[in-house]
Amino acid sequence: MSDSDEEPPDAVAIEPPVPKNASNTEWCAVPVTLVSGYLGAGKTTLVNYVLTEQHGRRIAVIVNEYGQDLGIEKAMVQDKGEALVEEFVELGNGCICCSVKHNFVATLEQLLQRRDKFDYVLIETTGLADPGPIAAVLWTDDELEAGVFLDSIVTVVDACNLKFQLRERREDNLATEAALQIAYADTILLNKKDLVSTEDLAALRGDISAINSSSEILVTERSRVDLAHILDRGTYRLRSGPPSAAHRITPTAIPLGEGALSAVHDSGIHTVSLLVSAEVMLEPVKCWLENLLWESTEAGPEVLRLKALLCVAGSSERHIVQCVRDLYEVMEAGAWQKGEDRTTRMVIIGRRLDQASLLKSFEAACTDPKVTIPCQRCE
Ligand SMILES: Nc1nc2c(ncn2[C@@H]2O[C@H](COP(=O)(O)OP(=O)(O)OP(=O)(O)O)[C@@H](O)[C@H]2O)c(=O)[nH]1
Repeated sequence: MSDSDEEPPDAVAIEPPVPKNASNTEWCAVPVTLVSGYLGAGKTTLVNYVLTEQHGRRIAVIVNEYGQDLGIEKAMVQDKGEALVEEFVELGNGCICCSVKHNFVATLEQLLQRRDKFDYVLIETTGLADPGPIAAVLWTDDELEAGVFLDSIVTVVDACNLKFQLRERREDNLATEAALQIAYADTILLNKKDLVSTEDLAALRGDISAINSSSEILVTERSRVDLAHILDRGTYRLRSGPPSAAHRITPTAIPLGEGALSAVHDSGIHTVSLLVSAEVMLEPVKCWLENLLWESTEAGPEVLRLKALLCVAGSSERHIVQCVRDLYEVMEAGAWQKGEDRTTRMVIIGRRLDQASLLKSFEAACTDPKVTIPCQRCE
């Protein structure tokens, strides 16, 4: 449960979707909740939570993979409960905001062909996506309009890192993605409350309200929230046009230039992918990670976000690695299936990342039992 002290705005009841006609071939438009939020804030955690809760909805999820299509995002979304996840469709061509017209629309249309399998859609954008253009497409695409409608935009915010993310100013003086994501939100989950003090939470509420004073702010841990705040809000059924960030960002909070709503990313942030076919050893992986995350220099790589699916030597379990800045965790994620591709896959998002040297050091450290890696934890 969240510990919001604010009254939620009135939710608009939407009838559960039913076929329009007796032959079950035409369907009512399906609601879409856009899940936005900066790198590592807790978006996938929220999606997984929704999938495992009882809400009577059959949910389809669209996730957006970073960089090349490695299947990591897909592996992170787990349907453990009663809720059905009929399809995962990944957009293989970078962020949604950069490929809105083609991949995003095609993906939704493809999903709508299996309309009988689901009655709600969650779209999880990447941590660097500006949700504005995606929301606009849900309005303006004639073909899509009949099949889906935007229900609301939920932005997950990392209480531990928000201050830092908002402080980052773009060289071109536009609002940062973190600010835009807050600006567009109807509902904001101020997540990871376990990592900050009550005083910090209060200050963060102030920072968020300075950007978007009209959103509902819910303080959460592991993105756990009463789903009445997330599903079937009907927010945009009450509005006459697409959402706009501009009216929500107060002029003094974040400087906005002419192109504030265009999909341009923070300069210097980029993504590298590492693929390793040999099995890896878990302890050396942890040491390699700790060196990368904790021993960084100003000239060296700076990791904002790292995710990996590991094939660990001697284990039948898939292992997932999650890092947000200097925090990381490694989790078992179910047994490998027969015939499943066991390539170890890693995606790193950050600055000054050199793919070739990262791959070389990872392979040397984590796949060769003869190599010993000096790290503080092992010494
Ligand atoms: N301590 C703590 N960790 C959390 C909380 N919520 C999520 N996490 C962890 O934060 C990490 C990132 O969570 P994700 O849900 O993958 O974040 P995301 O926004 O989907 O990340 P990207 O897709 O990279 O943008 C994972 O290791 C989560 O287990 C929380 O409330 N408290």
